[in-house]
Amino acid sequence: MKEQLPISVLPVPFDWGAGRRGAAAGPEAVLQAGLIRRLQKLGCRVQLRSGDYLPNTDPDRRTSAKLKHWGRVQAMNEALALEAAAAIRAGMFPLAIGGDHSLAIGTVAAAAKTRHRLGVLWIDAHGDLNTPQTSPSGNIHGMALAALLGLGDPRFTGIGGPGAKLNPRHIALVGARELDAGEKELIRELGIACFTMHDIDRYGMARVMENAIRVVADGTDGVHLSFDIDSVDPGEAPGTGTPVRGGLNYREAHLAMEMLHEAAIVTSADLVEVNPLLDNGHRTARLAVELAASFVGERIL
Ligand SMILES: NC(=[NH2+])NCCC[C@H](N)C(=O)O
Ligand SMILES: [Mn+2]
Ligand SMILES: [Mn+2]
Repeated sequence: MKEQLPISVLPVPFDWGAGRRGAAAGPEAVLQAGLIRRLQKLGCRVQLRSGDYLPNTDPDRRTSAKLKHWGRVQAMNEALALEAAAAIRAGMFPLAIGGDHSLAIGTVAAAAKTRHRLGVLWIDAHGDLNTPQTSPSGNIHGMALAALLGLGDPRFTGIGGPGAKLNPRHIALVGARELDAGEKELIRELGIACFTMHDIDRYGMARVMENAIRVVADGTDGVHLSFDIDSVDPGEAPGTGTPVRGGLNYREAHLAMEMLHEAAIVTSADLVEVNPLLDNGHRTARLAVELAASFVGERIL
């Protein structure tokens, strides 16, 4: 985190951007695993926002094959963007707890309102760079980063105002190991820095994170961390909707968080895709809390 700003924890009990249900129970599981007390113990001032800023999207049935449940996803993100922007205006650090990854459309749009050259570090097994045209699933959580680049449907590129919120030069992906054809094309075309699992195997997490931090911090006026728990290997983090083998090991994930703490560049963050229905006990929710602790400065010695 950049300075020791008070943290506004924004629970987002929502999973209509994903292909399977359950991530909506993620915030409750992460809170039950002791998130708030862990952060407080580390000296953070923490305010837990109740979920009542989110509209009840249950009656909203607007959907289409290429943008599944778009009505609900849009309504959630509009409300979340307002709430995150209010937290930023109040001098707080917004930490959104998901919920599926579509919520980053709202949080990043909010951060980009005050930080006009926002860097984004997207730690994820996936690129989330599909458009409705390239998506193999129609699930909007796989389109979040593309929408923030101004690509895809105006219902989502227009959250928090029309057009692109990010410059592709200020984005780094870390942990990628399952990219769809259209995503690969986009990464090449836009020159997005993508540090894959292959790079992590080859150069080590420390070197990869040094480079990723440079990409998101150089020439920017703030950095948003969007951490998808499926970046971590399913052996450690089984409770997630789209697990992919061959992910970050326990120490690599912690090292990333520790290095971000040291770099002191991050100004807003998401922790997403914890799905307690798929978890092995409370393993994944507990891991999420531990990683958050490393991010705010917990250290071994
Ligand atoms: N945030 C996530 N877990 N995204 C998974 C996306 C999977 C796949 N690429 C899709 O577009 O459907
Ligand atoms: Mn994701
Ligand atoms: Mn993912």
